[in-house]
This record gives sequence, structure tokens and C-alpha cells, in this order.
Amino acid sequence: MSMNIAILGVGLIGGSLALCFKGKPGITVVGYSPNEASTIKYVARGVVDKATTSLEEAVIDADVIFVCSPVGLLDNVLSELRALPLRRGCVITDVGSTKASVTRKARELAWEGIHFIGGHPMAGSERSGVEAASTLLFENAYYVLTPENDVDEEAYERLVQLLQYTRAHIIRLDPVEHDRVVGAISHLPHIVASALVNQVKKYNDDNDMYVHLAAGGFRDITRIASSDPVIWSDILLNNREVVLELLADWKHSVENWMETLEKEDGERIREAFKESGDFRSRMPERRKGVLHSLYDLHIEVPDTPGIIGKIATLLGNHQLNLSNLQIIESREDVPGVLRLSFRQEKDWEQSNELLTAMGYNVFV
Ligand SMILES: NC(=O)C1=CN([C@@H]2O[C@H](COP(=O)(O)OP(=O)(O)OC[C@H]3O[C@@H](n4cnc5c(N)ncnc54)[C@H](O)[C@@H]3O)[C@@H](O)[C@H]2O)C=CC1
Ligand SMILES: O=C(O)C(=O)Cc1ccc(O)cc1
Repeated sequence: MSMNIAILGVGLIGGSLALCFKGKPGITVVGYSPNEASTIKYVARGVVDKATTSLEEAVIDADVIFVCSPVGLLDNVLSELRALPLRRGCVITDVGSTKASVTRKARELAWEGIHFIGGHPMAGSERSGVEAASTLLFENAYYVLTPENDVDEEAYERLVQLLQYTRAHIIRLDPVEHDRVVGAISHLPHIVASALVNQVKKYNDDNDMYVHLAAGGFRDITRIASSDPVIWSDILLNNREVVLELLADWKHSVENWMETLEKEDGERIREAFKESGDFRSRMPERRKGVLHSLYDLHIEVPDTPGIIGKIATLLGNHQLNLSNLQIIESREDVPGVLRLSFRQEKDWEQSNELLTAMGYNVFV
């Protein structure tokens, strides 16, 4: 059976979805971007079968439409789609990082014969644009769908089936609950990361020792401070009520820490780290997939030519099978970080031991 997919906004997420669907049996992927410059980029990357700057042309024959624009534009795009002649039974979904407002908007539009199902792939990166798109982006990640209670279950199932090509785990959630949970595990951390980096930047203005010594833990917890400014101002403004409540809790927690230090309360510090360590160890660090398992290791490597080949050869010589190798950080002044993925736990474990024994800084 043939299926036409329209991707509106072919950036990091839209481009990655397009790559997951393109070339699959019976599927044709059409890309749409309102501007020529971004069209040239995604056409050059070859992520779609066809590209257009006409919204009507992109969606007129579509069976499934993915709206992949920044959150602040989602309502406008839905309104534009409402005015177009779409295929009856067409499924419209989005990938925005917030779900309550877009779901409300779709309901307001009272769309006869069209099924809107909100979506949010819980995978991505601090990078943006189609240049960073990858077929592997969603593999083993969670992909949240937020249908309303009266959704057409057959349309929902069709979308779930299509999303199997992403190799993500589908989770069904209420849109308001989604925004509360994601506010805490994604939106608040992005603010904290940005605030932390900017605090250190201020100190660094008078003493550049800060930037030289910032490594290890600081780099780990601030990677997302480099996220796209437009994408993130849209997300935070959209979910501001939830985020403001979370920031009030955060403020409370900062005050608690101040009090703990003022009172020199070592017991409370130890309790805090014990509690956070215990909870963190329950988080799914190595996510297991339905199709196969993935085990990740991260290693710091010097920025020298041939280092990737050297690591791959080293593991190969010990019969340790890599399923993927990705550079996730590469800068001239600091060591790069490689992500090594394995399908087998034993390969993951032995590689961890081998690389640690060889003096590499390995973390999971
Ligand atoms: N960056 C991430 O890691 C994740 C982002 N998201 C969500 O995915 C969406 C897209 O984010 P990214 O792919 O990271 O951003 P991106 O900046 O890489 O891509 C956004 C794309 O939207 C296009 N666009 C702009 N105006 C448009 C319009 N009126 N109609 C259609 N397309 C338009 C842009 O040309 C660009 O190609 C956002 O809603 C974001 O909240 C969801 C999960 C992860
Ligand atoms: O880079 C990371 O770790 C992210 O947190 C990426 C991300 C950004 C936005 C989302 O809505 C979901 C995931």
C-alpha cells in the first residue's frame, strides 16, 4: 500500500523523521519549508523524495502530515492547514516539545474527517538544522503521543505503526501531564544549564582561568546550554506556567542549600547526595530497544587525526562489536567525546574494562 508523508519544517527533527521514512516500501516523503535557503540545504542532504515551498502542494495528497516547526509557529501552521483541502482521514501530528497548547488549538479548529494526534520524540540534541539530522536519532528513545480521549483509535494505530520506522518506544500520555513532566526533566534543566554557564561566563570576563578549567562535570551538565535560542525561547514561553512553578521549587532548593552550608550541616549534604545518587541509579541509563538492545559508552579522546580509526581497530582486534560510533563533541581546545554503542551487554562491559585499562576516561 502506498503512503504519502509530508514533513513541514525539515530541520533536525523533521529531517531525521524524513530519513527514517524515505525509501521504505510504498512511502513517498515530501518536504516543505517556507524559505528557499533551508530548502536548498535539506534537498542537498537528500532527506526527502520531493521538496516544495508551497504548503498546499506539500499536503494535498498527504496521508500523514508531520508539523516540525518551532513551537511558537505550530498554531499558525495548523490554522494554515485548516484552510487547505486535505485528504479525508489524514493524520496530522507534530513534534513540538510542549503538547497542551497545540492540542487545544487542534480541537478549536473542529476538523471534520481529519485526525490530530500530538507527538513529541524525546530525543534530540543541542544542535539544530538538517545538517545534524540522523536516522539513528530516535532509536530506543521514547516517543510520546498525546491523543485526546475521543481519538479515532484506528488513526492512532496507523500513526503508531508508521513510527515503528523510528525504532522509538511509543508512550501514550495526557497532553497536560506531558507538559508537567517534561517541564521538570527537560525545560527546567535547560534553564539551569544556561544560567550556570552564564554565571561562570561573568566570572570569566575578569579571569579566563574559568574557561580553561571548566571540564568534566561542568561540561557534562551544561551541554544543553548550547541549544538553539529560538527553539528554546518558544518552548519556555509556551510552558511558562509550569516552568515558573518549577523555578519556585528550584529557588526553594537553592535556599535550602544555602542554609545547609551556613549551618555547616555535613549530614544534610551527605543525605542529599545519597538521595540523588539512589534516584539517579534508577534512571534508565542504557536503554533497551524492542528490536535490539543498545548499550552506550562515552570516552574522552584527544583531538588527534586517526583517533576514531584507532579506537574502532582496538575494539575490533578484541572481537568487540560496535553497533555505532558517533562524535558527540569535538573542539580544538578540549578532548572530544565519542559515543560508542553496542548491542551486547558483554561487548559493552569488556570495552569499558579495556578502554579504562588503556587509560581512557570512560563514562556511561
Ligand atoms: N531540538 C531537539 O532536540 C528537539 C526538538 N523538538 C521540537 O521539534 C521542533 C523542531 O525543532 P528542531 O528540529 O530542533 O529545529 P530546527 O531549527 O532544526 O528545525 C525547524 C525547522 O522549521 C522550519 N520552519 C520555520 N518556519 C516554518 C513554518 N512556518 N512552517 C514550516 N516549517 C518552518 C525551519 O526552516 C527549520 O527547518 C520544535 O518544535 C522543537 O520543540 C522535539 C524534540 C527534540
Ligand atoms: O540534547 C538533549 O539532551 C535534549 O534534551 C534534546 C531535546 C530537546 C528538546 C526536546 O523536546 C527533547 C529533547
